[in-house]
Amino acid sequence: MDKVIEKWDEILQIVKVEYDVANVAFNTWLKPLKVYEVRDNVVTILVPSEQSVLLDIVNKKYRLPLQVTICEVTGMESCEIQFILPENVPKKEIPSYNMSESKSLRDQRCEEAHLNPKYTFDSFIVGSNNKFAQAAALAVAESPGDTYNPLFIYGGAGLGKTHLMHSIAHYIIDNNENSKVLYVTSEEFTNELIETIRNGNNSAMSKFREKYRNIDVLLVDDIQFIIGKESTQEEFFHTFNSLHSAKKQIIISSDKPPKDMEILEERFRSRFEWGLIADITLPDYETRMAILHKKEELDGYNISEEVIKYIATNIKSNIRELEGAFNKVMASSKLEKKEVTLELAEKALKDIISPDQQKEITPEYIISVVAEHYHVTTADLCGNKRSSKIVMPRQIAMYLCRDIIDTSLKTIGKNLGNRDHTTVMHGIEKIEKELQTNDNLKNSIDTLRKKINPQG
Ligand SMILES: Nc1ncnc2c1ncn2[C@@H]1O[C@H](COP(=O)(O)OP(=O)(O)OP(=O)(O)O)[C@@H](O)[C@H]1O
Repeated sequence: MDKVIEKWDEILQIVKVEYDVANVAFNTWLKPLKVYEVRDNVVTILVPSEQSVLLDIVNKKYRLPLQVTICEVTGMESCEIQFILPENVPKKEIPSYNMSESKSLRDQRCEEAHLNPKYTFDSFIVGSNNKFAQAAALAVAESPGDTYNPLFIYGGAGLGKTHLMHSIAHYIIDNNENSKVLYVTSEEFTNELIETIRNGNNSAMSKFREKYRNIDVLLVDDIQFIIGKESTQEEFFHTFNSLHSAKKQIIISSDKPPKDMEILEERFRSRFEWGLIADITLPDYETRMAILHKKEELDGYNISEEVIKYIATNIKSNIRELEGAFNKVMASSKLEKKEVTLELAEKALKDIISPDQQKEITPEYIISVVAEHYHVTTADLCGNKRSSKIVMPRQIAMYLCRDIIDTSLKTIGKNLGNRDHTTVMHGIEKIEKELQTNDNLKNSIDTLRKKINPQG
């Protein structure tokens, strides 16, 4: 029976070939699976994830292929497959290879570098809109600090700059065992600096400098948000110089090219232009289709081409919105317990796909921007969780709905999971009070305002 364990890699490879599993799907679903035990003819397979939904997907898509292949390869007459999650296995019993892989040194480095595991070159669809940026990114990833320094990636909101930056960082971590990689948004850089300055002692400042100047690859996202922030600009300038002269790689993203960043000081403009500048523009129809197909594959869905085409035809300006529309259709199908049809998609997207495509700032939109900014879901903001990770963004969403579009307390409450208007009032007052003394919060709200209304 140990044959299953012994031949596990071969079994997976056969499933990949026989059932035509694409590389990313293989890497995502099959490769992480481990045989936990084989008893009689029951093969128990560990799905190393905290999400039971992943187990469901693997179960749905790969149970049969695995069953057939296991029998073929091992000569077992029949076998049953049982999938389990690590949480259902006593800790010490988890096979050691799984322990080390699920929290390997690599994962730890990715976590320390603040990377989203989903944003890799593998999951990045290349189209005419980002072909150059992707090639530039890969070139930098292959020889960091060498030729193109800094790499400056620019483009409109939600077009894949962050995804591409994380892909570079992942690649470097995978291929350079010892290099120290750090991704920050310019907002995080600013907040950390504010915190350091508030601590007011030299050792905190030296620590900050040491942290940013002793790394091999620094990625700073949304650099436009430091413009006009004097001390942040100054500090970033010295960080930049120090890294650049030590031939350390710098990667920067922005919504515009340096030449169009109006109040950018000349010393920055010229430095940003030292290396390579690459833009990402709007995706064409084929690229939008490919992105939706990839998402369908990664999320383990199988929906009709008609629906995919409908979404790709109607959402043109932003990939984040494209993905959002896809998620909305899937959520609505689950909620209504109905199959995904064109009719269902049209109904689910009627507020997003407006005839004139005019983007209106709505409470719903503000809530979604705040959720994304704080890496939580809109369901979290609308739900009942009371952890500070959720409560603060929820109150910020309340505050911004009131402040930017003057939404009534009642409507804000309704949009945030039917909360009472007094709860909303309390939330808004809390933020207003906090803003009087908390510079970090001020900076974050300032960034959010610009994200919600770039023209404002
Ligand atoms: N070429 C692509 N292939 C696959 N997914 C993509 C691609 N481009 C963007 N995405 C997805 O679209 C979403 C938005 O992308 P991302 O956050 O990288 O945009 P951005 O340009 O950094 O936006 P912002 O300027 O608002 O920060 C992400 O979920 C990302 O994975």
